[in-house]
Amino acid sequence: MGSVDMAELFSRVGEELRTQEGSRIHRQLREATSGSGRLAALLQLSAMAEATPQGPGRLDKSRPAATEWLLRERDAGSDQERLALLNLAVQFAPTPGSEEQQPLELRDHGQTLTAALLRRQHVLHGCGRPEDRAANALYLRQLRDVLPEATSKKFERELESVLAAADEQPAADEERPFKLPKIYGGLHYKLKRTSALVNPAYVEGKGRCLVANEDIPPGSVLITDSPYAWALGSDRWQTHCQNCCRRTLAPVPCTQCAAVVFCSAGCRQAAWSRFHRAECGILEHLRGGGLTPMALMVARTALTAGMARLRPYLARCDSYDITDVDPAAVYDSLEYDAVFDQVPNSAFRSILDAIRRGTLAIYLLRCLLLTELAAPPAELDERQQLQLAALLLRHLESCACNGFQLSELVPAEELGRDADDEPEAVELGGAVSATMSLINHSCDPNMTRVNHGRHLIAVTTRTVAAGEELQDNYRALFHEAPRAVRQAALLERYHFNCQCSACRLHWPMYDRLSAVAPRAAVRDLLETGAQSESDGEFRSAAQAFAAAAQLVEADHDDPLQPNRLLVDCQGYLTRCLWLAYRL
Ligand SMILES: C[S@@+](CC[C@H](N)C(=O)[O-])C[C@H]1O[C@@H](n2cnc3c(N)ncnc32)[C@H](O)[C@@H]1O
Repeated sequence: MGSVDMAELFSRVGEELRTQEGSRIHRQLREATSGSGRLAALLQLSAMAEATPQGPGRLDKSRPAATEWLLRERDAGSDQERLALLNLAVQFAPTPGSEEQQPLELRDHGQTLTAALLRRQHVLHGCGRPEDRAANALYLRQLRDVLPEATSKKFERELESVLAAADEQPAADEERPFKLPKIYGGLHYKLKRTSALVNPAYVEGKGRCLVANEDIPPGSVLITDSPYAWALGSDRWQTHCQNCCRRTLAPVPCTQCAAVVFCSAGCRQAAWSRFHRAECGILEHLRGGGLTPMALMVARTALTAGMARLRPYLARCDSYDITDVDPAAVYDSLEYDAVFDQVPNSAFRSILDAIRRGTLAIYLLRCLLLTELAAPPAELDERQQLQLAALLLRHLESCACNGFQLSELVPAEELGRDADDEPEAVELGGAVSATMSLINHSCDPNMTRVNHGRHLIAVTTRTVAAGEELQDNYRALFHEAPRAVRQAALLERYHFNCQCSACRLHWPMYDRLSAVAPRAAVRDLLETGAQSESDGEFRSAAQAFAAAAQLVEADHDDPLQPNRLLVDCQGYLTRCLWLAYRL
């Protein structure tokens, strides 16, 4: 239900640039040295008139639509499908505050939202899902009073245990807290949610980074960051909370639009005041036409900041002047300055990149002008609108080389595979998390990154020596892909030539690494780790694998030449950390 088909629009822009009149604009575009210059060139194209939101910006709730989903549930082939359809019924059912008014207070048997919610509890109960968590929903207590009179006895009995469980639970009208792991080495005094054992630094050719100020053992949690903005892929909007990004078994819909759900009234309120109030009326424009979660993330960055915060940055929209780190500055991912300072690599981008992101920035600007962002008294003149578009362009660029993927582990059987197979990390969306973005890449990383809901956790996977840079992996591990493939991917996506040890010294891939026999103590630790992992004790497993990695490192003659055993230990540790912190 896209209002603008972006793929179509890009090809129209391309066609126009190839015409005689377009070639003048093309030259201006090539010669422009700033984002706003490129946007000014693009705005001369007549195709740019199409980069304008069309049609309704909000997906409206309606009783007939909700009833339709409810009826379709009867023919569903599996519980999974059933729950998805019921989620849609809940989402589309009018809720208090919307035009059709107060459905939970309507006590008639045909009441759609009530029916959908009750049916949902019933299905959850029937398929043995953790319905106590589902029961922990704000509306369940209210449902007790509005049980349809004609509910069957059997259904009522089944519901009894669910309702009893609800009585045991605190009401989920507050945000479910995140159980984030403890940061190793105490908290940094100026890097928020980061360990005191790392400091920001600047390295010529790589930019800013984080450096250890003492030896840090494997398995140490160094950052538990909160993102500034985040977005789910639209295929998750029925199943995951827009605020905490966790799967919700008991969706609490937005009271205004039929597009999104939350897992509690608390999450709904938090998202409403942070970004959803402003975006609710334009979400269909942002979802439409193949816009990625990245575009939504950029829109949410601007909406979260608000015009008062953005205004001083309008004049700086084209400049990136970071050449060092300020030792006195406080660095907080929840502050807009940190997001603004993320490296956009604008100078290294191709003309095609400029056209695509520029067109998108113009479209996003026009969507945002329909929101409270630019409503009086924040009105913007033409020059300021161009600057705001350039700011959005900068964020579209910086998101592409700083944004993080959010994912969740999905049991193999839910993916239609054998129940004994390993769970798989499935992409949910993305997050803008500026402290985490200070970490550079290496094809031989010394840490891994895990998301817990929308939060991002950095944990070491081998010893990070004092003075050593903390290094993540942007999905190019030296033992998994040849150097040329890794370098090409990093250059294309993140605009740098990787200079890590594995690249400089042409380290071989896994099969050609030396295979050293583990000594008895390492063997014991690997066995203990494997046993804990199969018992589901992922944190204990991670501890054992971290200790094994440390012993292997201690046995190692040359720390710059990892062997297969060290690679294996890091691999096991990474997997267990994923399992331990994602749950
Ligand atoms: C997530 S940011 C890392 C922080 C960044 N250095 C800064 O100053 O904000 C990613 C960008 O850092 C730079 N970078 C990261 N790893 C690098 C490496 N191994 N070699 C050179 N540049 C690197 C590239 O510009 C890349 O697009």
